[in-house]
Amino acid sequence: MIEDLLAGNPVIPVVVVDSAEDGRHVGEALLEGGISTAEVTFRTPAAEDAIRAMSRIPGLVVGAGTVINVRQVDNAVAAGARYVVSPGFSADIVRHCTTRGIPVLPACTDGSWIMAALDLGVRTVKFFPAEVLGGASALAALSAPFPGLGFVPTGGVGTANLADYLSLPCVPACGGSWMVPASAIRNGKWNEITRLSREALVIASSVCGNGAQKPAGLDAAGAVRRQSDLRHR
Ligand SMILES: O=C(O)C(=O)C[C@H](O)[C@H](O)COP(=O)(O)O
Repeated sequence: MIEDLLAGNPVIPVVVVDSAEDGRHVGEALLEGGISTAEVTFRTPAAEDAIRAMSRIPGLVVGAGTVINVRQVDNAVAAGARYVVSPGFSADIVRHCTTRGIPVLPACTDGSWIMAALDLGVRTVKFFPAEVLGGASALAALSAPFPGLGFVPTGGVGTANLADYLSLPCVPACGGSWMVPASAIRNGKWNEITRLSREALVIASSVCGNGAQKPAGLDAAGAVRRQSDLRHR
């Protein structure tokens, strides 16, 4: 279930790569920074190859993002993807994933889409594009009529507003590309991805609203430990 993955991963990096080799470097850099999952988007022709290469990295749980039809679901899973994320709500994709036991995170922007998702048994949705839709205050208002439903804000989330979102009780995790900047990939600055990952986990660990206890003596290493604690909850 997608909820199990999110419980252990308060930040979900959205990865756009042009080659399997770049994907492998990104996956290793994320792991080094304490992040043990990566959502590889179907935005480039390299997506499947990257998923295949990254799925071989021990300890990394690879998902597929920007999945917009059931054919991509099947291709992603065949390549090794363990979960599927969509930028919108497709009943076909949700049914396809549910009947095959594939964790799925569809995106919903308003109450109507949320009600359609609830009808299919969805318990957590992506809130995309979060900042454009009004940010954390908009999400707080939207979530009020849907107690128990989880939201994963994505789109415009970064170090400056991550805590605002994770402070909401309805937010188990946030997604975004800020830990994996295109410039870092282009220039092979893999340690920059590691640094940004650690920074994101420090912020996540400092927020208690997502169910995590604030650890004593917070630092980057503490954040990494905290995430692995969460993973084994
Ligand atoms: O590709 C998808 O499936 C999406 O739904 C969109 C991405 O998750 C966001 O575009 C990431 O947003 P940024 O963190 O602002 O770059």
